[in-house]
This record gives sequence, structure tokens and C-alpha cells, in this order.
Amino acid sequence: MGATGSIADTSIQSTDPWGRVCRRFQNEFGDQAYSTWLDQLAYKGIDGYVAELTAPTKFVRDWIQRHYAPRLKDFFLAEDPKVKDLTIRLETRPAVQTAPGAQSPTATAASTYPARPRQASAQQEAEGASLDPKYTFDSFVVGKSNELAYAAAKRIATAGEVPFNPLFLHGGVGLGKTHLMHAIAWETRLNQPEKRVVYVSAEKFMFEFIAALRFKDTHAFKQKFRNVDLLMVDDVQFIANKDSTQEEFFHTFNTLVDNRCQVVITADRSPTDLEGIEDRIISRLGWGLVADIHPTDFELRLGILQSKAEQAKGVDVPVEVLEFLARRITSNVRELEGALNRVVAYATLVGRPMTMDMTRDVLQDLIRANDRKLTIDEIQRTVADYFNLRLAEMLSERRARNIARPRQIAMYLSKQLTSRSLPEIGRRFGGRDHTTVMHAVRKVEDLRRDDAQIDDDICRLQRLLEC
Ligand SMILES: Nc1ncnc2c1ncn2[C@@H]1O[C@H](COP(=O)(O)OP(=O)(O)OP(=O)(O)O)[C@@H](O)[C@H]1O
Repeated sequence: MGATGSIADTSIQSTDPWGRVCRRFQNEFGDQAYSTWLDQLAYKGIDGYVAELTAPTKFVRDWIQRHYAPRLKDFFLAEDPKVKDLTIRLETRPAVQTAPGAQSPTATAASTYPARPRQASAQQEAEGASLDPKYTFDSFVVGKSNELAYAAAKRIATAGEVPFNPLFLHGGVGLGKTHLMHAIAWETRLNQPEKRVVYVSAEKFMFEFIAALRFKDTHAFKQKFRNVDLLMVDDVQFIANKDSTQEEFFHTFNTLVDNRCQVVITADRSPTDLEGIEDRIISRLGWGLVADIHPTDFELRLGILQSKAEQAKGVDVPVEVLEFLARRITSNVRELEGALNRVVAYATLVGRPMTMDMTRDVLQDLIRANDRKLTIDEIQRTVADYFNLRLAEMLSERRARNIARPRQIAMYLSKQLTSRSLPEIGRRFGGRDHTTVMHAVRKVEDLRRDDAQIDDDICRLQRLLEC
């Protein structure tokens, strides 16, 4: 929050109208709405008869415009009779800087929100608040590994017929499943506010179900989860081996799908790999569209970092630091964000420009944890991809230079970057002799000295292979 934005700052309240506008807002809409929405704005002053505010993202700006702008104008007018209008401009702020070391919260609570009047009540706002306002489609960076999941999620959030039900998103930890679900919820709220949307973690679904059984209130529970247009259940693997919860989930799921209400499910693995979940449920989960979010590649990690770093206004993050992070922190996006936050926070605190040495120092532990052993298989695939060859082609007997050269480079990299012996490498390259590998290694060493283009290709490949 900008210096002029905090209502806790009493000196501000007494000297400009913003503090008092905030106080009015908080009284009318509640603490939750204040901290979720208004606290994100910065007050810029009153220009003539227009009160000027800025918002950090398009999403926050649009939301406030739609839901709160008329009341905000009233509040300004009450403070200053000159004010006839209100503008909210977009001004990105240093999001990574303000939350050093913090990881984005993962919403776990159920959030239910029926279609709401333009002016939401504080209670309704509090219910919606477990959705993270940062998790929108705008802030989701799309790459090869997540494009199907993104497109399917977007499709659900946009009005119109959806040709698949349910949508089952799966992928490893921290790859954006929850982010996409929240984005669906936010976007649906904007585009189709009449829809009843429920987002719930499978864990919360189970706890609510158990509570309903305990307090003999299963009717209300069923009403809540079956009387919706869009149900999203996060981390469904959680209900593995929980028999009665599974049963209830199955009925809820069937009721909704039979009524053509959209269901979105996420899990850390594909339906067929889910263990401890009944076969009939697994089979139904796979009926719609199953979209896998694959681990990120270097380009996507770099894209995500660039997008986060752009928000870190006032902190200059050198490209080489971004590339270094994208190369070395490969585990998941949550860890990647955490790493950037840590370096930004450190540079800000010590007041020094960010350098590679600083980055290596600050992230020693993370870098060590992300060190991994490259396999010959990965090298072969990366090299084949890089030179636009099929893997089988590269491993074949063909001697045409456009195939033989990449093969030699892959052999060279296998020798450089793994601890495999020459005969082992030969075997992995279609059963070739160790002398062939030795020849390839020498040849590539010579070429690197004489041919700048080849040297450049190999440097790029090494970077791609995260070495
Ligand atoms: N493609 C992306 N673009 C921008 N941010 C991303 C992307 N993918 C993941 N993130 C960010 O990474 C963090 C982790 O994502 P998220 O919580 O959605 O992961 P998840 O797949 O639900 O993980 P888990 O299995 O732990 O629940 C979030 O801060 C999210 O915003």
C-alpha cells in the first residue's frame, strides 16, 4: 500500500481525505473488503474536481470500478464537496518487494458466492475473500506446459457452451492449478455474475461433510454443494481412502454433471493414477477433459520471473539474475517466486544493487536443493528439439551432416555433463562403439574453437540443460 493509503496512519487521516474515505469504506463494507480491495489502491490527490486513485492490476481496478466506485465517489464528495468524479488508473507496484520471502497463500477455505447486487455486503465480501486476488488469468503466464489447462480454464470462465465436463487439471506441486481455479472464479464473477460458484479444497469439503454429519445437517451441506452452477474442488487426491467423503463427493459430482453444471477438479496426478479412490469415481472423473500441467521449461520460468520482476518497481533485477534463477530453480513455480522474493528483499534491505554474487549467496540452500543429475535421455531430447530433429532420427545410422552433427554434439554434452563412460554413452546412442563417441567429443571440441556459431549453439544448449 502506498504511503498515503493506510488507514492505520492517523497523521494521514487528519491531513487528507483519503484516510477518512477509507474509514467510511471500512465502516460500510467491513475489514475484509477493505484489506482485500481498498488497501491495494494508492491515493494520488484531487485534480480540480477529480479524485485520483491508482490500482496495481487491471483486475483490481476493474473490480473496484464495478463494485465500489459509486460509493467511493460518494465518500469523497462527503469529505470534499469539490469532488465530482473519480478516476482509477493502472500503476503496477513492487508486489514482490512488499512480501519478502513470502509465498502466495493457497486458498483452502470454501468460498461461496451467489450472484450479488452491485454493492456487496461485508459478509458476502468476506466469503469471497479466500480467493486470492493475485490469482487471475492476467497474471498467469502461458507456455507449452500449461497452454491446454489455461485454454480450458479460460473457456469455462467465458460465457457460452463448454464442450467438456468435468475439467480435470492435474500436475505436480506448485505448477499453477490453484491459480487457474481462482482465475476461473474471478473471471466468472466478472463475466457471468448471475452464476453461483463454489471453490473448495477437497480437505475442506471433507471437514464440512463430517461437520454436517455430526450436527445432523446434511441437508444444508447438500444444498450448498449441489445447488451451484460451477463447483471447483482442489486437490481431490486428499479424499483417497476416505470412504464416506468419496461417496458424498461422487453423488455431488453426479448430480451436478447430470444437471449440466460445470465441475472443475484438480489433483496432483491423473485420474488413472489416483490410488485409494473407487474405480467408478475415477472413471467419471476422466469423462470430460483431462489436462496435464507439465513441469515448466526454461522459457516459461523466465517468462514468469520477468512478469514478477516487472512488478518489482524500484528494484532493478538484472536479466542475468532472472536467467540464473530460471536455470537453477526448476522444482516448481512457488519456489521460483520465493527465490525472486528473497533476492529482491535482500537487495532492498541492504540497499545494494542486485548482482550474481549476491544472488548465489542468498540462495545457496535453494540452489543446492535444486541441483539434479542430468540424464543422457534428457540431453538427447533437448539437442534433437533444438535442431528440430526427431529423436529417432538423431539416434539413427544416417550420416547426413544435419543429423550427424547434432548427434555428435549430444554425445559431447553427454560426456561433459554426466558421469557416464564412453562405452555407456555409445550404447545409449544406438549401440555405437566408444571410439565413435571419443571421435565425436574431439570433433566438437575442435569445432567449438573454430566455429563461433557452433560454440554459441552449445552454450545455449548448456543453458537449456540447466548447467
Ligand atoms: N504459469 C504461471 N504464471 C504465473 N504464476 C504462476 C504460474 N504457475 C504457477 N504460478 C504461481 O506459483 C505459485 C504456486 O501455484 P499454485 O498454488 O496454483 O500451485 P498448485 O499447482 O495448486 O500447487 P499445489 O499442488 O501445491 O496445490 C502461485 O503463486 C502461482 O501464482
